[in-house]
Amino acid sequence: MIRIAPSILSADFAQLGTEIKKLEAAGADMIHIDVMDGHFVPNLTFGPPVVAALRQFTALTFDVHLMVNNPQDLIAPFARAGADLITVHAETAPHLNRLLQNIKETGSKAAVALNPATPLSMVEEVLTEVDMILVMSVNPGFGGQKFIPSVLDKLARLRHELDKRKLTVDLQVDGGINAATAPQVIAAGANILVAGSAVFGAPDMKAAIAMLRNAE
Ligand SMILES: O=C(CO)[C@H](O)[C@H](O)COP(=O)(O)O
Repeated sequence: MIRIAPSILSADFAQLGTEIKKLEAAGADMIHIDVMDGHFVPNLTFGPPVVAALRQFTALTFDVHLMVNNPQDLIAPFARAGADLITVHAETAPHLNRLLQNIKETGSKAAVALNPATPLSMVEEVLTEVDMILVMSVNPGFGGQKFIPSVLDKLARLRHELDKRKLTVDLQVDGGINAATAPQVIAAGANILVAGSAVFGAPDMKAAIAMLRNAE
């Protein structure tokens, strides 16, 4: 079952509540919220007060992707703001087990993200601790970038490993997902597709979400 997580990075920031309502009506399965700190990535986006303000607009899962240095400082504030799933980057977390435990203690689901050049070995030892792995298919920081094809092999290797170990872990992919790349990432084993431009840039958001979901 493929799930679509539109990224509000591509939404109209002056109308975020309305944009989330539109995503819900268009059939989004979850709302992907890209948190950037201007350090781990060269951009700034949303803090916990924004997420708390948006919580009233939908009951859909808030999938909060922390592209920040020092994620440990932001886990509790984002959980209190209404995050249902919190993703931290392996590149930012020398004590990954502790961080995942901290996330779970808040009641949120816990996930780890890998930049395109980061090897799978960075998460090998925590596969039993996570609800989801996010494989980035662009270098994080901006929407509208070109998909990096080498990520397909990485997705396939990770899906193989999860299946071999009989682990029920979602495999999310983020960056450059569109009509051309969605069938490829699904074939490689991804089951949650994050999409910004392909959803918000489409003339019909509902059709775009359905197209991505059925892109096999
Ligand atoms: O994490 C992100 C950028 O850091 C975005 O979620 C991602 O790039 C989605 O945008 P698009 O679908 O336009 O590539």
